[in-house]
Amino acid sequence: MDQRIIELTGLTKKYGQFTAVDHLTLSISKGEIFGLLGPNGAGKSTTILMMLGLTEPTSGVVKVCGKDPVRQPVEVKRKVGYLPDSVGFYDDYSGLENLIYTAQLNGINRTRAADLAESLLKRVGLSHDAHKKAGTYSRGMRQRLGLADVLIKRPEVIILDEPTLGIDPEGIVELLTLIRELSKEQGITILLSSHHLHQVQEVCDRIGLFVKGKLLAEGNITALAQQLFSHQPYSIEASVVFPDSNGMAKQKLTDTISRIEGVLSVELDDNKYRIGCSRNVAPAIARSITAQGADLMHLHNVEYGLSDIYHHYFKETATP
Ligand SMILES: Nc1ncnc2c1ncn2[C@@H]1O[C@H](COP(=O)(O)OP(=O)(O)OP(=O)(O)O)[C@@H](O)[C@H]1O
Repeated sequence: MDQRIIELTGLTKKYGQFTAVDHLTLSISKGEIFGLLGPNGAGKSTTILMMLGLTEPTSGVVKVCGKDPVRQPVEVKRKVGYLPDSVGFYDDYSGLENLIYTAQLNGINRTRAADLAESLLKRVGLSHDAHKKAGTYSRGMRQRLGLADVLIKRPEVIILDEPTLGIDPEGIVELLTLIRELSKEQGITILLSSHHLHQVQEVCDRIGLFVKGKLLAEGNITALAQQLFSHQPYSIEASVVFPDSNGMAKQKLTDTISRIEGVLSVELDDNKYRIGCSRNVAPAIARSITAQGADLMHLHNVEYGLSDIYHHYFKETATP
């Protein structure tokens, strides 16, 4: 049965006149890995702070594991593990000692804490570094220790805010794989906030695209693309070669294609036209190209996908 673990209804946060999160309604099911995706300043961290009970919503309702983080902050903290972009540890303590300390804070006795800490260090691939001081750990190692630190209290939900920030590409793949395995093995619900579209796509079951405080669309990448580009459901790509290549001819063809009924947008990248349309106008596009004396090398309908979402919403703010 679908068990909703996180439920946000009309959630809004205002800072003075500025609305950081605007009527966000979203539910996440048990065991799901949900990616909260959005460019800088979209309101992702503010949403997380409200889920953790660290800032109060201006209006709307947050429920995490059936609890209200504002009224029942202790209950929520018990069930939710939070991994920020940079985790604080006691740098003079070893990785193992840090974990034992956290376990004891969560009411676990020393012997059990040591056993648990050792098995978690093994799980996150830090067994060999267990006795090294946390202060000597690399960023990737600190994030893995952070994950073990979160897991030691056996959370039902883990919230990760930009967990891969500053980690090298290999470390990112390792960390994301680990997160996915943990979720699937233990049925933990994961909310991962990021502005790295490609990383989120790799690990998440479902994604919500958040821009300027609003949830624009949700679903997997295909569903997301369909929702975001529903106003221009057809995308046609045409590779064109001009016999006497000059900028004027390219611009003239762009203008001609733009005037075709049903064409909503035309983008030119080198010799490739990307044309957004309300219906399939491929024959008319082909005629325009040849009528202008250009060679049509290739013409096909393309499905909207990751690169379109990336191009429209993330180009200026994210690194793929
Ligand atoms: N305490 C605050 N006072 C005023 N404005 C704030 C405060 N906290 C956040 N904001 C504003 O709210 C908006 C959303 O910020 P938030 O940190 O939630 O975005 P984000 O999606 O997490 O961005 P990033 O990816 O850069 O971390 C931003 O415009 C930010 O400047």
